[in-house]
Amino acid sequence: MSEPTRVGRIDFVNSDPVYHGIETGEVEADIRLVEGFPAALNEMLARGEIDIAPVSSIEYARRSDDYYLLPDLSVSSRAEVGSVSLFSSVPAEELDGATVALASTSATSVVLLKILLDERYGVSPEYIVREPDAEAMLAEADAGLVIGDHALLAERDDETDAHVYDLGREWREHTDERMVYAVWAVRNDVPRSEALGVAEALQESKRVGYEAIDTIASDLAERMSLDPGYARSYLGMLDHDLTPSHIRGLTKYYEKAERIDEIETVPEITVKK
Ligand SMILES: C=C(O[C@@H]1C=C(C(=O)O)C=C[C@H]1O)C(=O)O
Repeated sequence: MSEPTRVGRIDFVNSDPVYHGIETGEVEADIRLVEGFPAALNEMLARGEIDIAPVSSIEYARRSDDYYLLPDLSVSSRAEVGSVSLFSSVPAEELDGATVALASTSATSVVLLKILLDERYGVSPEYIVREPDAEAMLAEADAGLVIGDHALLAERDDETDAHVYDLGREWREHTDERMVYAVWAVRNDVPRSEALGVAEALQESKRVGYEAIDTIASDLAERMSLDPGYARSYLGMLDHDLTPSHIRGLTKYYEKAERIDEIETVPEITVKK
């Protein structure tokens, strides 16, 4: 018998809808889920420790010769995202020469922030990388970027008068496009039929997840002590598709990332069905 495919699972609630059917057992798949924060999954896929993973979309641009993408899967937002947040003790316009802490868990949002601070706010701070703890970041730096559950919890607990910037909303206002934070990548050496079997299971799992979205929201509200209405609206800000409009937003992001030298070239986006 062959070994189950090793599939990454972002350890944030932003991915609950995609894995719901698999995790409840409603969808069967010959896979082993490996959980991690995005930056860790990026590394694990590159090192061959897992076969398929939701990687930071910037990571795909950096390794597009070695990877291809699974269809109809992403972590994206149309505008406001709720969980990619810059907490800043001063307005963003005043961050020139200031110190900005970047969460070690992130890759896409780090580059997104650099693009926005450069193009939208015209500032160039010093960047440092830190554990994803907004309070500790603000104690050491002028601003801090956190993502995922750490951002949701930081907003829930925030009692400071920090300026909070939602980077999904900032991106929408800046470009009029969606933001694609993560895509499901496969290493080229993984057999195509195996990857497509996993893609089908994930898509079915996502379909089941969206049918159960109210249940997922109430579980989330309970687990993270969030207001139930907010938990539901948070899940509604996210989407997990990869349509031509997502590809257009992603391409715009890559063009801007290339302009600030975060990637060498804008990659061809290869989705295999
Ligand atoms: C929407 C989010 O997008 C995330 C941000 C990522 C990044 O910055 O590299 C990667 C995957 C996503 O989990 C979030 O963190 O909530």
